[in-house]
Amino acid sequence: MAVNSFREDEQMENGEKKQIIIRLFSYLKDHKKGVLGVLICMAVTVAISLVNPLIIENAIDQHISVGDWNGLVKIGIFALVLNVIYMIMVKIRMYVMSVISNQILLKIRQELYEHIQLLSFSFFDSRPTGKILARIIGDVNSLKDVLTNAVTTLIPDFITVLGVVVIMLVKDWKLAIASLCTIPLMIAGIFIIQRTAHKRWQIFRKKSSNLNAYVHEDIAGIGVVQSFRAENETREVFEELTDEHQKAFVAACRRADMFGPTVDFCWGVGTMMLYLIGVKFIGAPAVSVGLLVAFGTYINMFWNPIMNLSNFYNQLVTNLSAAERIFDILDTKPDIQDESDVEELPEVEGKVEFSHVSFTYDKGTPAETKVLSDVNFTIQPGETIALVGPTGAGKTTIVNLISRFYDIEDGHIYIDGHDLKKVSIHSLRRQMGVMTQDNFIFHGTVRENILYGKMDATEEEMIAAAKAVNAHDFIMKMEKGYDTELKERGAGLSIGQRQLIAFARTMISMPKILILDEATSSIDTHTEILVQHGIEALLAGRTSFVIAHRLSTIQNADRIFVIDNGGIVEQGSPKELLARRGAYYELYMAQFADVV
Ligand SMILES: Nc1ncnc2c1ncn2[C@@H]1O[C@H](COP(=O)(O)OP(=O)(O)OP(=O)(O)O)[C@@H](O)[C@H]1O
Repeated sequence: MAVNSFREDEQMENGEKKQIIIRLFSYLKDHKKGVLGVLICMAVTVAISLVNPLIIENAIDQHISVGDWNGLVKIGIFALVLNVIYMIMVKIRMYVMSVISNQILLKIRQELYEHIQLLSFSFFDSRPTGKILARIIGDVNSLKDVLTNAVTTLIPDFITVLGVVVIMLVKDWKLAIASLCTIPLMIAGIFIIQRTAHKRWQIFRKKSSNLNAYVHEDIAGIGVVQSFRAENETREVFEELTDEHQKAFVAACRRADMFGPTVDFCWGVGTMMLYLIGVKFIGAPAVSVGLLVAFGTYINMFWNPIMNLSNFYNQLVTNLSAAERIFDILDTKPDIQDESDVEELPEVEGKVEFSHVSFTYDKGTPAETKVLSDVNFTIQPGETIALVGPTGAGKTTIVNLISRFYDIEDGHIYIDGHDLKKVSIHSLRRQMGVMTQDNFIFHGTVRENILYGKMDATEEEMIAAAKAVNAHDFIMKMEKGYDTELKERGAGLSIGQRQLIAFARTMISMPKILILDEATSSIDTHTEILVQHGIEALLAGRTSFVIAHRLSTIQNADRIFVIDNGGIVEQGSPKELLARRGAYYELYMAQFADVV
């Protein structure tokens, strides 16, 4: 059962903000040259923008006030050239930075994707697919502007602010202090706002994730929704979730929107103070018109980057929770991992042994409620074992443990005498063929779907595998044979056809141990016979575990294990068990009655 349903907000460790920021920006390290190029462009643009007010001051005080029109033209041309350079530099900077930030997003997304591929079943058990998608797509995307602005805003604007302060202090320290007296007020305001804004953005991201998970689940199960005419109910849930999502957004924005007015207020008061002190208290001739105009420009040049910095900070706070969620997945260790001293499992014969195996999905469950409790059995190479038993008895669990999709709590599982935990997961799963009821078909051609079982197989091997499981004939009847495009999840194919393609995929991988979770779905008699023959071909010569729902498969098994109450309650050949008239006999009779 999913621990995090679409109704539950994801639980996460609250990471240290500073650490997350450092980790996020450390991705820029791989792009040192590009970042340096951007910084050089920025340095030129900052320098030009710092010089501009001085040019204006010079034009007013040295040329316009004395009627020196030639000088004014010269200084005008100089200003024009400088500002054309400024525009070119801005364009280059924007281009390089967007390339860098896109490459970083690509890297983060790849890291995330590759890491998720390694995570254990338990990770996926506890998260709806939609929530995982939200992190790979939405959360990663939202980091783009943060990364871009970190370089184009943070450093240059910081330098601009410092430059402006120094120039102002050098030119007239009294006017400088008057203009900048509201800085402490602004710092205090922003500090208070960001604390609550971050929390609210975290909530917003969780609500987004819930909505994503629900829409994903709803679309995946649209067939069920429509056949049960549950559209109204699903719409209600959707509306409820969008409402929560929207409220969380508004709450976060309401707080985040206070950044701008706080800076605006401080900016306005600072400007007022400049003119009050400059005109009323100091006045001419100590303060010339040019100086006052230059200070007016500098004050804008100070508060503009401060506004940018506060917007950046706001953006950082907004998106920090996205980075947190990405790193949360990257830091999740797979439950099932190779120990440091594992060996490669050699080519196996197929002997499988369970020795005092106990297992539960929720660790620490008392012995009497464990899914499997002290299970023991030995299977010889080539044997076919049918697992039967009531629903929820633990049949799938047993086969999942053989593939080491989960780790057992007590006991040992051996394959050809090798303890499962002492061999590499890759070398184990390479020799196993697992066919679930799902028979997952990927979007792609029939060929690609079959070759998924062995990427380097030849055309002959592929056709031989398809023929062996009776899939070849129906594939050849398809429009483009093996090159026919299949839709996602095999939409457009019958259940039996999907099974046959999945059989061919497993057949081509030539597993030594085969696990077949047989589908219960009914298929037409002709396909049923094809599928049955396909199964027989698959089972021949391999150790096989069949979670059997078809009586015919059970009859061909070497042994049947009846699973119930956390263990094997009965085992033997089909004939022996029928003769014993125990648990299997009862199941058999119940199924037989169903079939008849
Ligand atoms: N991923 C999981 N997380 C938690 N509990 C689980 C999980 N998978 C199965 N269980 C529980 O473990 C028990 C055994 O489940 P299992 O799927 O092995 O039964 P089964 O015999 O294969 O049933 P069926 O015939 O219905 O497929 C059930 O009680 C089930 O609820």
